[in-house]
Amino acid sequence: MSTRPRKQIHLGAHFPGVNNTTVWSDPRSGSQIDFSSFEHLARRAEAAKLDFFFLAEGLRLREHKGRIHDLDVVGRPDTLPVLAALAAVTDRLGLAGTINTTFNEPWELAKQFATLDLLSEGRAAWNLVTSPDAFTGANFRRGGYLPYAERYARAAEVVEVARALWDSWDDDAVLADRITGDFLRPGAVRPVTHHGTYADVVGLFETPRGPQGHPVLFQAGDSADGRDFAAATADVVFSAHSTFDAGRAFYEDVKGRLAAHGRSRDSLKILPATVVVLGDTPDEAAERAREIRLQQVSGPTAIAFLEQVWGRDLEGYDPEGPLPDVDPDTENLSITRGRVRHAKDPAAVAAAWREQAEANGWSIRELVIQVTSRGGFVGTPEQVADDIDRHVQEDASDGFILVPHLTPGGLDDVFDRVIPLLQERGSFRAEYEGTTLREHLGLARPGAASAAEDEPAAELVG
Ligand SMILES: Cc1cc2nc3c(=O)[nH]c(=O)nc-3n(C[C@H](O)[C@H](O)[C@H](O)COP(=O)(O)O)c2cc1C
Repeated sequence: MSTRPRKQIHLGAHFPGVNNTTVWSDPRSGSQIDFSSFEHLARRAEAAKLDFFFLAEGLRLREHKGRIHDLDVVGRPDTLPVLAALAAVTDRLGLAGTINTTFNEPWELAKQFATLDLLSEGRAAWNLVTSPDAFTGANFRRGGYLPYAERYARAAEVVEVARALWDSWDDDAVLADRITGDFLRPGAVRPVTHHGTYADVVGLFETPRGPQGHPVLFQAGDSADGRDFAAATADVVFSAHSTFDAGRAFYEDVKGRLAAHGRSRDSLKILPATVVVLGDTPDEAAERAREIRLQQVSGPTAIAFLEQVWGRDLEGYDPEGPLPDVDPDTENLSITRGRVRHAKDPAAVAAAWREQAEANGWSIRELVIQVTSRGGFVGTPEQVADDIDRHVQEDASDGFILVPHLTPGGLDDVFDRVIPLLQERGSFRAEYEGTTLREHLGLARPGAASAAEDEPAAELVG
């Protein structure tokens, strides 16, 4: 038996996204735009003592066969104003926003996140994503200007500059001394000079250091480069590996990369996305999970999904019938744009799926339901609490980002029925102990770069 103390679970509440996990057609589903929806989820998450609220980002509307893909929810407001507004209606909940490092300038990002950290009194987090594709890039003035291989090189430099800017103000820079007339402590705000590959920044930063020093940095991206970037840079990894075995493998892999960067295993938290479906009995939960999957994968959604892999118009096929007998058009990779889900070898994927569907007697829709299922926790509240706790205690994760299928009340039953059980067993806080997100997550606060007296500029050449 291990004598290790019980690990504390960390939980985030993901606002429903613009993909088919979110069931907008359900009569209980509300607006994805109204502030009241964001407020509902944030207030409920805070009442349940969750670590943070989480917003994903998409930079261009998805298109399928040249049209807006509106089988899913379409359109969402900008991340940072939403989080700033939530700062005013919550007190302790962390506020995590996904903002890509490809299409923004480090100066703007550093200023925006420092501001969110100040407004929220230390609750800001930045989920760093890299979106280098030309389709997304076409929305921006410079178009698709970043080769895929450079996405993390740019991300690393953006973070390096942002950190230098945050550290260019000492924590106690503001004196506001009415007697001497000094507003700033001399030398407490230093110029930053950075001449790099992706950023060229020379100047004095105008935003004081936030209560956390640096906002908490999340990373989402699964490649080896992405994992190395996380190990070098991030405080939290948002992963897609929520099943027990995949979770453990990912956990070991990423935590194993930390030592090379001189970091301890505790300094990086791994939080996979997951869904929870509850029932009073295991059978009832399984039945509800099945109903939700059927809502998420309608007939037209199943056909559209297949079209992404086949690269062909499959509209004439019956979603309740067998898989297409035509082979994928391997040349046509742009039938769907703005999604990250393209099969690497469509012919091989199609062959494997046909084989699976035939062996199990699956229709197109059933096949899509099966291949897009990512597990999650389905059961009674007691079973789900047990399972979540087991994943964390046995190092398949440090917690989860809970993804609801309904806007905005999709996590209400988890807050009401599962969180109290986790609290009873001592695995999840019953009250917030700290005030900042770093404190909730058990992360150290970065100290400011020391103000060397006759060294006025923090010089960085990346
Ligand atoms: C769990 C997860 C969530 C992600 N969320 C977003 C997102 O909200 N917005 C976005 O633009 N990219 C998102 N990404 C994409 C990544 O930032 C990245 O661009 C992509 O995974 C390619 O990088 P990789 O090759 O390292 O995986 C997400 C990736 C993962 C694994």
